[in-house]
Amino acid sequence: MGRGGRGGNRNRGGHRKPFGGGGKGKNRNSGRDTRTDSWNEVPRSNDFFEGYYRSGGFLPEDEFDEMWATLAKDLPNSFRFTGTKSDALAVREIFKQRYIPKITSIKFDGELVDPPRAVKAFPDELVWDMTTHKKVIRKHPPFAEFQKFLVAETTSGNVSRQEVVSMIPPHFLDVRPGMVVLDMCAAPGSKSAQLAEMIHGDEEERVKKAASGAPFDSEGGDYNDDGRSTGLLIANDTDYKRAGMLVHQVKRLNFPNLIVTQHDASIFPSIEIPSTAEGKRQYLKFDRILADVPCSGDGTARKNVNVWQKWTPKDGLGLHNLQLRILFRGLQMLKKGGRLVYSTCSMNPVENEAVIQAAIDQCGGTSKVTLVDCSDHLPDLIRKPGLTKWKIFDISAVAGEKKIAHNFSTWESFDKAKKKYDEEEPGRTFSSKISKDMFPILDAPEAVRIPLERCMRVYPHLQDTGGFFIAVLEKMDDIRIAQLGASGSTTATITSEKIKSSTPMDVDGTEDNKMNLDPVESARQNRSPKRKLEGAEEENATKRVRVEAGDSTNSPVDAGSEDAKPAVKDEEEDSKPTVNGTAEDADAKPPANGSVETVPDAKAPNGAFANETIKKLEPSAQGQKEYFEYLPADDPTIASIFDFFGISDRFPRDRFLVRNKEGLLLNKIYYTSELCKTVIKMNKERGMRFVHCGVIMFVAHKIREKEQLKCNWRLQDEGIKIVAPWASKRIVQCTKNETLHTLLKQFFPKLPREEPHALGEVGDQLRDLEPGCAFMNVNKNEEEGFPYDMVFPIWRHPGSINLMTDKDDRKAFLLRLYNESNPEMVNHVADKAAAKLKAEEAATEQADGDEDDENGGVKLDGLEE
Ligand SMILES: C[S@@+](CC[C@H](N)C(=O)[O-])C[C@H]1O[C@@H](n2cnc3c(N)ncnc32)[C@H](O)[C@@H]1O
Repeated sequence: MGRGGRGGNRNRGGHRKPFGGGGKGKNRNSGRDTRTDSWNEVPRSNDFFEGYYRSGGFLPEDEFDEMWATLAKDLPNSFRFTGTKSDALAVREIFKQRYIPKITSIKFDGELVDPPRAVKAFPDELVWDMTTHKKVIRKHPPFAEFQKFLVAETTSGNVSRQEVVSMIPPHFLDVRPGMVVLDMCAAPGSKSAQLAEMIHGDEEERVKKAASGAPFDSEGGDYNDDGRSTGLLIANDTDYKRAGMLVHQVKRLNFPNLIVTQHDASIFPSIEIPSTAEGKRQYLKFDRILADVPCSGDGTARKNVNVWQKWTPKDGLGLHNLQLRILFRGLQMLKKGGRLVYSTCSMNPVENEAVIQAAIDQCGGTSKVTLVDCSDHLPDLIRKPGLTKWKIFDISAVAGEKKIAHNFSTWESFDKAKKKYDEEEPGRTFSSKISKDMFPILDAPEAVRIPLERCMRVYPHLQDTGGFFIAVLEKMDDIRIAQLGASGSTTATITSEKIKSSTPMDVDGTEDNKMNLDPVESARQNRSPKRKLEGAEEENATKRVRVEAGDSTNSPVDAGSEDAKPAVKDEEEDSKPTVNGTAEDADAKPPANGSVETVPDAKAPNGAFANETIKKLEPSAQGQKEYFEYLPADDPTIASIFDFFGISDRFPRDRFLVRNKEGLLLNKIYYTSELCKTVIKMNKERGMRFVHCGVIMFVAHKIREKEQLKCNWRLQDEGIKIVAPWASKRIVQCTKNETLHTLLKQFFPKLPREEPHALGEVGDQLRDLEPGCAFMNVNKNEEEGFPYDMVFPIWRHPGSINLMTDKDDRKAFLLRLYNESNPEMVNHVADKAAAKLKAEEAATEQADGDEDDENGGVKLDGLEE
């Protein structure tokens, strides 16, 4: 159970302020809280928004005041140290030792600012927040160094600037290395990054052990693939543009066990995997699923001005059905015994407890799907239990007249009230989205009661965060889910009775009972009547998405006249308003300050589609097709690269792919895990939209002396860590702090064969090496200022050497390891080196005749990629 009741006075700001105020909070400790007037011009008040939450029985009244006051304040800044454990801990230490003391002494407006604080709810001090406003950090000169550090580490992927509450759901998924995980609604990808880290686990350590031949307990971890993670993360988002953001975010992780797809999660296609020994087709089931669904986002009011301006109950009501269908699909694809976390950044029960209740109920109750009691997990996270009772809020309207807010406790009270209004005031419109399954089941016998109190509600005042909802579900048994209402959510009231009477559909992913979106495959399968039925269901589901999404973003609600007062009615069984008086007009009282909320014509709630977006999802507008062509295991180029670097035969040769239609070895070679390969190969022609997979491992080196090279493929920063433990040739050690410093600051420093050089031990080792790429290892050595193991690709040219590390990463290293005061100088040095090389290349091309490559020109390695 949650930690209800303990959150009373946890708000560090602890500040109550009238609505519409500026949101500047009281100082945390005695420091200066610089949360500023970022969007003070927008009043942080909305009568309907407040009216619903105040009257909905969410919190005791005085605690509600505290919660609401916190919601009107700016959100603290927060960030997370990411990546492998050793990198993340090392960067965290640098932050603690170098930047915290400096920040603690900074004054703003004559007062010391609040120091950053490790957020207690999360382990290992990897999550931090600070009340100093982003703008102040960006613009106030004393913060300049810290700002540089944050930017550099964010760019290089060691820091994720993520809201604290958004970090919670992955922690409840209990992901372990080797697991197969789906993130159904993943963009922009901050939670996918967390999940990917969890699937990696301590992979670096495992691989080192496996590669070195050191003994290890294969029972104690993911050792089936020589220590490499055998797990898989599929990160999905339906929106093409947002899927692009997702790719950008996860690319930095260099995670070969990750696939990004672009599908509507509510009809996510079944993924084919190799058939059973008996020849029966099989479909992938997931150990863990995250359904961080599109929601109204009213828990984000501290950072999202739209919430105050545009909140309407229509958002939550319009999204409930899509959320439910996404959750259903997730439960279908979950393994028996698997875990699914459902989350939203909304506080509205219609998007939260109501969805969970409906899903469990319609799956056949708690013997099929159960809510996990997580009270022992993340004990420092202050939370409240899920609601077991709630009201459905709606605003009815008559064109040109005042709007009325209604609270309905039961479906019957809604039904009755609506009929009454239909008779007495036929022009008054209610939301067409309200359905029976949105209401709490109030009278269930204890044996079959769904323990909704096990859901978790994180309110803003509990630990100075945004609002969030999390539910952890476990699949106890295979489930049968009936077809959802076929005509869209208007009639999609799904009851247990309906389920029982409808045709059961076993969706266990076996050959006879799967969902399949591949048009070719479907056509083949639709020859059998049963498959036809399922195919039709898929089609309907797709249509429904379009209809509903369009509806939900274009709620035709009349705003009423500006000076009319809103009324709130609590519509009980007998339709008598009990809270706000008896006569609608005369007695109903406004929830708060009495102004009228103007409901916009069209808006897209947080993460939900707008009509425009739907259009973008039509196949013709998907953008260009991405290609993933695996190379044969005996590819001669791969063989020559392996030979050049002495890569062990234990490193798989059949997991390399190229990204062009013809499968040609042009420019880049990507590496993926075995399971990614299986999934991509078996499903890319089945209509699945794969948008990203693979880590760049080798890149063709465009360089003049190509002819003299044994191997013109170079190692790449992205993939070097994966292959390094398996290499035995062309390895140099950098052991001196100053040598690394020089190599990071300079591009192409001279390394003549005979004359003296200034490149220390690395120059000595590389001097006699034939041209081409090499590994440069830097082992952890605190005394030398190397806080963790590093490995860089380095190129031996005939007369110089060069780290094959791009400008941004060099800057990040210079700041991180050397506290370089002006890492930007790298840009200047890089530009100069680029210009020089370009001039040399141009001269050579003129002499040799123009040489073209597939990039349409010569690339300046190490500078551009
Ligand atoms: C709350 S956001 C997800 C945030 C994300 N989990 C993260 O942590 O970065 C919801 C996402 O759902 C996506 N979405 C909306 N409808 C969807 C659908 N039917 N299927 C899959 N994704 C959907 C939106 O594009 C949006 O990116």
